[in-house]
Amino acid sequence: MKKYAVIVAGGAGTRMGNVTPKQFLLLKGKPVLWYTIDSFLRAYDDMHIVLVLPKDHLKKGEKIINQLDHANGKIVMIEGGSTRFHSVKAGLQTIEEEAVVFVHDGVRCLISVPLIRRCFNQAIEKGSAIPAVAATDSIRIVKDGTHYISDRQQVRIIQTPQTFLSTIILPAFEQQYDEAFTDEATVVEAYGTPVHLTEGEYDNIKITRPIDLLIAERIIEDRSAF
Ligand SMILES: Nc1ccn([C@@H]2O[C@H](COP(=O)(O)OP(=O)(O)OP(=O)(O)O)[C@@H](O)[C@H]2O)c(=O)n1
Ligand SMILES: C[C@](O)(CO)[C@H](O)COP(=O)(O)O
Repeated sequence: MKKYAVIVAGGAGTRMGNVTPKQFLLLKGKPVLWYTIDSFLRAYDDMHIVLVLPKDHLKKGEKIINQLDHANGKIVMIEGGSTRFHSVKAGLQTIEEEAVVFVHDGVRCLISVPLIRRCFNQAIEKGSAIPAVAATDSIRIVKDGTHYISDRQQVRIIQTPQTFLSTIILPAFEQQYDEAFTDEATVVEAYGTPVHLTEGEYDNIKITRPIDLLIAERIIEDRSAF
């Protein structure tokens, strides 16, 4: 089965508070996005990558691709949209053949090869794979001016790569945008197709705030010590 990874890196990184969008910040001398793309290239030799970037940063993307020594001809770059949904949609519109499609946040740069392969295998078997981990904190719902405890055993934290057969995800993204679409699972479910969770990884963090860069740097150091 063909394999496409739509890596969305079209955001501005407002919560990071840096002029340069977080996907281009350096971790141990390499851009965040370099690590993300490298993992997908290492997962499968026949991986095609659609890299979605902010309009004003296509040059930076090109530079990163040139830093990857096994990227030859496997990556196309396109411009993102005004929301994550629109960036994903732009990426999906480049896919014209049946495939397994991974949609991954460019800023989840600690994604592991085993997780990518687990998502692929489950998508082949069940049609989708949405990585998720159990909550490790107590959870409270804040609503209508009050708050109440929720059973954390019933809570899962959702990650990417959210992985689907193209026949499932492509038609779902033809829907009208809704603010409730925070990820691909919500889009596919709204289209009427149930999605299947798979075990995620606690290391697979999304770089969102400055503290996440420190954590990621430490994990990369630990990994390279082995
Ligand atoms: N219009 C957008 C918005 C987000 N993303 C991407 O979606 C991923 C997850 O989004 P998030 O962490 O929210 O990134 P930003 O939107 O850049 O961050 P912020 O919300 O803090 O501005 C990131 O890789 C981001 O680049 C995108 O491709 N296009
Ligand atoms: C897709 C996602 O990473 C799953 O946890 C998340 O929903 C992205 O949220 P953001 O607000 O765009 O960072």
